[in-house]
Amino acid sequence: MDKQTLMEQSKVAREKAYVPYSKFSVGAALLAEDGTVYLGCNIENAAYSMANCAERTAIFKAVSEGVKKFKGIAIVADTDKPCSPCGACRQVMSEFFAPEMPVYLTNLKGDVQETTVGELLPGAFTTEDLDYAASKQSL
Ligand SMILES: O=c1ccn([C@H]2C[C@H](O)[C@@H](CO)O2)c(=O)[nH]1
Ligand SMILES: [Zn+2]
Repeated sequence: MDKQTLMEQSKVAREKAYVPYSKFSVGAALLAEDGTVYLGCNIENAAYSMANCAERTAIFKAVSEGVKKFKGIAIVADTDKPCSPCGACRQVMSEFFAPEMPVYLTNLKGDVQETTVGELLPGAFTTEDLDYAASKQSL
């Protein structure tokens, strides 16, 4: 699948956004290694802080189906510049995406910023940070 199709799929995902509070719809389309596309939208809640972003919805859908290898993700919102993922999503992306995997940030005007999670979150906290403390624990 080419990046143009993935970006179109992110717009399809955006149509499902549940955003009665912010009215800010976001869509994500996550391409798995086997070619399957997982769509995600943001899902808000009356308890505002419970909102789940489009990116994490797509990632959690895939991982909950046993899929953890990905080739790319497209993210879209109606923003002036290509939509920038929040810090929580960058951290979750860094758990599952190779640092150099393409991330296509887009908007409805068709602007595209091609980046990677390595660029979006340099110095991410990873499982390697946990390993050091774990290695010192006695049995
Ligand atoms: O990259 C982003 C940024 C924000 N949101 C959502 C969270 C909330 O529902 C709304 C406004 O912050 O947009 C996303 O889904 N992805
Ligand atoms: Zn987010």
